[in-house]
Amino acid sequence: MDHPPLVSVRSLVNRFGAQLVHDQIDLDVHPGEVLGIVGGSGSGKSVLLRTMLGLHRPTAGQVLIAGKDITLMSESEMLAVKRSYGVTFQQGALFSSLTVAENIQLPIREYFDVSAQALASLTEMRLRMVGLPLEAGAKLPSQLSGGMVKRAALARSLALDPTLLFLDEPTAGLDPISASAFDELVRYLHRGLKLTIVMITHDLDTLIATCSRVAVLVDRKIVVDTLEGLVDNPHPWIREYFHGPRARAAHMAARAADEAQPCRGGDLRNPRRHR
Ligand SMILES: Nc1ncnc2c1ncn2[C@@H]1O[C@H](COP(=O)(O)OP(=O)(O)OP(=O)(O)O)[C@@H](O)[C@H]1O
Repeated sequence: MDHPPLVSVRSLVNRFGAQLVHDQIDLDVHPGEVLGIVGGSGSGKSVLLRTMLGLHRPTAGQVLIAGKDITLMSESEMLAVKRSYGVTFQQGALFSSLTVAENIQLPIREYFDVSAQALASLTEMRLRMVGLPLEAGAKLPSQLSGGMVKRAALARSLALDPTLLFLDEPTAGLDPISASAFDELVRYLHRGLKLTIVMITHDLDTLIATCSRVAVLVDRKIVVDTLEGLVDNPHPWIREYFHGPRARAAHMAARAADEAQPCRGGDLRNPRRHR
C-alpha cells in the first residue's frame, strides 16, 4: 500500500478482570478499503470497535488514527478525532423523539453554526446519498421500516462528511432483499464517495459483497486476510465459518447474483468485487 494506514491497532490488550479478550493484537485499516470484522459471540468484536472509536480505553497497546495515538488523548483532543469518522451502532442508532432530519442535523449543529437553509440542503443531500425519499426527513424513526432506519442512521453518520465509516452489524435484522440493497449502498459509499469502511458483521453475504479484507477474532488473537486467503485457513473456527452450511448458501447465492449481475458479488474463492 502506498499510503500509511488510516487506523493502526498495535499490541492491543483488553482484559476485564480475569478475562482476557484481546491478547496483543495488531490491525491496520488502509485508506479506501472495506474491512470486515467477524468472530464468534463474545470474541471481542464490539470491544475492538469501541477501542478503535476511543470509547473504551484498552488495558495496553495503541490505537493510531491518522498517525495519532488516541489512547493517550484528552477528551478535547478526542472530540476532534470523533468528528473525522462516522459510526452507526447496531442499537440506539437514532433519537426516537427527533425526526430523521433533526437526527441528521444534530452532529452538524453540535460543531457548526449553520443557517436553516444550509442545514436543510445538507440534510437533503444526506438523504439522497443513502437513497431515502426526502419525505422521510419529516418522519420519526418509529414511522420508518427497519431498512429505512438503518439508512437514516447511516445518513446521520455521514452528516459531518467523514472519510472513515464504522458500521456495527449494518444488515442485522433486515430481510435478505433489504440486506442486499444495503450492501449495494455500502458499495456505492465506498466506490462513489471513496469512503474507508470498517464493519462488524455476521452476514457472510455482506462480507462477500462488500469487503476487500476480513479480520477474524479467534482465540483472543486476530487473523487478517482476503476472503480467498481465509477460505484456505486451517483454523477450525475459520474453516467452519467459511465452509459450514451457511457459508455454502452464501457462496451459492453470490454465484447466482454474479451470473445475473456480473459486477456484483462473486464467489468466495474468486470474488469479483471492487478492489
Ligand atoms: N464493560 C465490560 N465489562 C466486563 N466485560 C466486558 C465488558 N465489555 C465486554 N465484556 C466482555 O468481553 C467479551 C467480548 O465482548 P464483545 O461484546 O466485544 O463480544 P462480541 O464479539 O461483540 O460478541 P457478540 O457477537 O455476541 O456481540 C465478552 O465476554 C463480554 O462479556
